[in-house]
This record gives sequence, structure tokens and C-alpha cells, in this order.
Amino acid sequence: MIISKENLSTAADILKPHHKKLGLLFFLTAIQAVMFSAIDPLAMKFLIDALSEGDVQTFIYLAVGVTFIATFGRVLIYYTALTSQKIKNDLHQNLTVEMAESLYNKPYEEIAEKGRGYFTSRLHDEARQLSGVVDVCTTLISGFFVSVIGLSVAIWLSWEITLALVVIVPFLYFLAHRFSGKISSCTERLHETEAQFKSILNKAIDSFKYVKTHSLINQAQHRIEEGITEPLDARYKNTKIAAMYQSISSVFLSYAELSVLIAAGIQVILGAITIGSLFALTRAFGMIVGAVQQLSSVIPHIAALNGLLERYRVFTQKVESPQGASEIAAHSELELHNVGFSYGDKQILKDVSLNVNHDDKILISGGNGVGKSTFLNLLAGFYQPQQGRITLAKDKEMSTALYPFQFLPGTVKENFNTLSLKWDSSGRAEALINELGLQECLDVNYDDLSEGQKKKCQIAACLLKPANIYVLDEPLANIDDQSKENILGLIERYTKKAAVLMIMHEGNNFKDKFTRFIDLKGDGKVTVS
Ligand SMILES: Nc1ncnc2c1ncn2[C@@H]1O[C@H](COP(=O)(O)OP(=O)(O)OP(=O)(O)O)[C@@H](O)[C@H]1O
Repeated sequence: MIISKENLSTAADILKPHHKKLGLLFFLTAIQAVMFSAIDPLAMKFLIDALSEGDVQTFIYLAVGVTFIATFGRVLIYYTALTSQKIKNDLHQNLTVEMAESLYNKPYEEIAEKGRGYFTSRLHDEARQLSGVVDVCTTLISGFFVSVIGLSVAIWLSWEITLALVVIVPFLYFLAHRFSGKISSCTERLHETEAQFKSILNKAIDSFKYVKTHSLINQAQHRIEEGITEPLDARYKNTKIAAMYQSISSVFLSYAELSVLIAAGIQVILGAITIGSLFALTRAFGMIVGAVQQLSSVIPHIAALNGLLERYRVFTQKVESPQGASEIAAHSELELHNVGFSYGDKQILKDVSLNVNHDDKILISGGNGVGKSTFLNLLAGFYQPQQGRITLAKDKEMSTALYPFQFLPGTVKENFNTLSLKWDSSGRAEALINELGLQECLDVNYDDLSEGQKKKCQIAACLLKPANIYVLDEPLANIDDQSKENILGLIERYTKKAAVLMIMHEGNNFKDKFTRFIDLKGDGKVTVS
């Protein structure tokens, strides 16, 4: 099979919402195929036969009719192209949006590990290429109609000669079967390496200032060159296999076409068929060969599509939510039971147990790189513990401000409006914006804010959500010294009835704001006081 059963049903599922427009497209495609494959050779036969019989009137009628049909055919081609592009755009949009849902359901570890370039490539480039399924369908429909009708016309003109062409079909099938598996796996590798390269490219672009400061352009170019080698190799291999298949099948098709021409020529000499029939036969066979060639050249595309559909299916597969642990009833708001976590050999947490109560205000401290941010990511459910479990009590909400932070595309105001609507808290939003002095930032995009302003936006967004637990990583980083006390006071006011876990390097200056202290030692051990 060129395409697996699962992928075929995936293709049907993604096309289903567009069935009405697809029906119209397939109808237009079929009419075109019928017009060009039946009318063209038959008109040719009757035109030449009328000429050889000296029947000028029939010749003129036929010529006018053929011109009219040919013009109508071109108009059909125009509308078919527009309809096809419209469906491909809709499909691309739907696929990207559906993949976005799957993206937000993936474990954060995977997002962080593969990088945004990787997922940009998958959500945009692969979705666009998948929309090519529409072209494959129209090629198949057109090829099918042209071959069937062309074949019927050819059989009507001379069935003996037609047999010569049909003999080649099993051979073409064998070829398709042999090459399609290779193309499919090669396509999967091509898209995976392309997505990885986009991630490398993004990092290289993000390092602009670093590269300029240290004059590392050569090194950056080298890294980019290294990264692009694999996808280009995969693309070359793909083209090589597809081209080899197409060349072999075209050689055999031209042999078949030549033998038909010779056989028909002999039939004319023997007086078995008219010259008009010879022209019509060669026209019909030209079309059948064209259609078969079209069908055989679509096989590498189907095989490539099989690879793409496989990737799409795996990407959008529903996975058990790791947050399922939170369903388990916990006595405290948040409980850690013998939690262990490490990055490779680096142990971050070892056998850590802890209860977070409903009004705990916890300061998390420890030197650089001991694992404070990782600890908060585990509490928030963005990372999963490798040993033990973390349970959030039922119906308890958590709000976070963690690194790396980013708003959705749009201005700060648009983002706050969305949050206000979501949490039904426009009064709270207005108060936070005023108290944090964010009025001047409202019409600006988040990326264009100063680092301190960004930090204030993160705090406001975090506090806007009514929650039972607030988790903040370095809320005072980049905040000017005069404002620090105020901002801590503001967090204190907005989280009065909730538990708070906060990383702060200068926490010792504000010890009175906390009721408990967690100190990470760097060897997986944690002290709680
Ligand atoms: N995805 C990752 N893969 C491998 N190692 C990681 C990963 N993320 C973090 N680390 C490592 O784990 C350690 C803890 O990182 P983490 O960011 O949690 O530290 P931190 O205590 O918050 O540090 P800082 O105070 O400097 O912000 C560091 O040595 C870091 O290099």
C-alpha cells in the first residue's frame, strides 16, 4: 500500500469539513477530464474524416463547436484553480489551528526541548504541505477520468491496438509499490530534520547581539551550514528516489506509445482504419499516456503525503493529561510525595515531601543553578516528577509567572482585556494596571516594553487570575529599588487568602513577608523551615 489505512482515514477526516467545496472541485475536474479526453480525439476524427470526404459544411460546424467547447474548457480551468486554492487555504488554516490545540496539550518539557522553530515549522510548513492532499485528489480524479474515457474512445476506434497499452499497467503498479515505501520514510526524515533546522535558525537569529559583540559571524554561519546539511541531504535523497521511479515509468510508457503508433500505421496501410481514426487514436493514446504518466507521477506525492499524514496523526494524537494526578484528593492545597527529578546526571530534587497549606507564604531560595525554577515548574505541572508524585487538591486553581514568559500576539491592552473577560475581573485589571503604573504600556506590544515593565505585566497577569496558589519566579528582577517594597506589598494584598511560592534572590531583605522558607541545596536535598 502506498498509503496506510490509518493515514487514509486521517486524510478523510481532515477533508470532511470541506466536503461541499470538494464536491464542486471534483465535479469541475471530472467535467474537464471528460471534455478533453472524449471530445478532443473524437472531434479530431470527425474533422479529418469530413475534410477527406470534402464535406465543408460539417467541417465548419464541427470547427465552430470545437472552438466553443475549448473556450468553455479554459473558463472551467480558471474556476477549478480558484476553487482548489480556496479549499487548500481553508485546509491549511484548519490544520494549523488544530495542531495549535495539540501543541498546547503537549508536555512543556517537549516544547522547551525542541524549541519554537521546530514547532513553527510543524504548524505552518507541514500544514501547508498537507493541504497538497487536495491536488493529489484532483490529479487522481482527472487521471482516472482521462484514462477511462480515453481508453473507451481508443477501444471503440481499435481494441486490438488498445491492448498493447494496457499490458504495461501491472509493471507500473510493481514500480509504484517498490518506490513508495522509501519515499514515505524519506519524507518523514526530511520534515523532522527541517523542523530541527528551523529551531537552530531561530536560535542563531536570536543570538544577533551576541554574534555582533564577539564577531562570531563565521561561527554562526558554520552552525547554520551544519544544521541545513541534513534536511538538504534528505531532500536530495527524496528527489533521487522519486526521479528514478518517474524516469523508469516514463521510459516504459513511451515504448508503449511508440508501439501503438507503429501498430496503427500498419492498420492504416492495410486499410483497416481511416486516417481520421489514426489521428484520433494517436490523440487518445497521447492522452491516456499523459494521464497514466500523471497518475504515476502523483505516486511519489502520495507516498510523501503518507509520511506527512503519519507525522500529523502522531502530533495530534490525544495523550493522557499528565495533570491527571491533580484529580487525586490531597489534604493540603498542594502536596509533594517523595518527589525526585534530575536532568541526566544532575540531581535537582531527591525524595522531597512537602505540604503547601492554603495561606502559606513560601520563599524559595538557593544559589544559581540549584534548581529553583525547575522546582516551580514541577509544582505548576509544566515538568513531571520522575519519582514520586505532586498532587493539587481538587478544584484548586493555580496561577503562575514563570520564565520564559510571553503574552499572546497583540498589545498589552488586548492581552489584559482577554484576561479580564476570561476571569471576569475588569475592576481588578484596572486596579492592577494603575497600581503597577502600566497605563503608558497599554498600547505597546509586550516585546517592545522595558524589562522592568515586562516584569510588572507578568505580575499583573498572574494576579488577575483568581487562584488558590500563586507561583512567581523572581517577581522583583529588573524592578527599581524604590518600587520593590510596593510591589511585594501589592502581591501580599492580592494573594491574602491564597498560598504563595516565590523565588527571590534578595529574599533575606523581605523575610517578614514570608511564613515558610524552602532552601534548595543543589544536591537534590531541600530544607523546609
Ligand atoms: N532543560 C534542561 N536540560 C538540562 N539541564 C537543565 C535544563 N533546565 C535547567 N537545567 C539545569 O538544571 C539546573 C537548575 O536550573 P534552574 O533554572 O532550575 O536553576 P535556578 O536555581 O532557578 O537557577 P537561577 O537562580 O540561576 O535562576 C541548572 O544547572 C541548569 O543548567
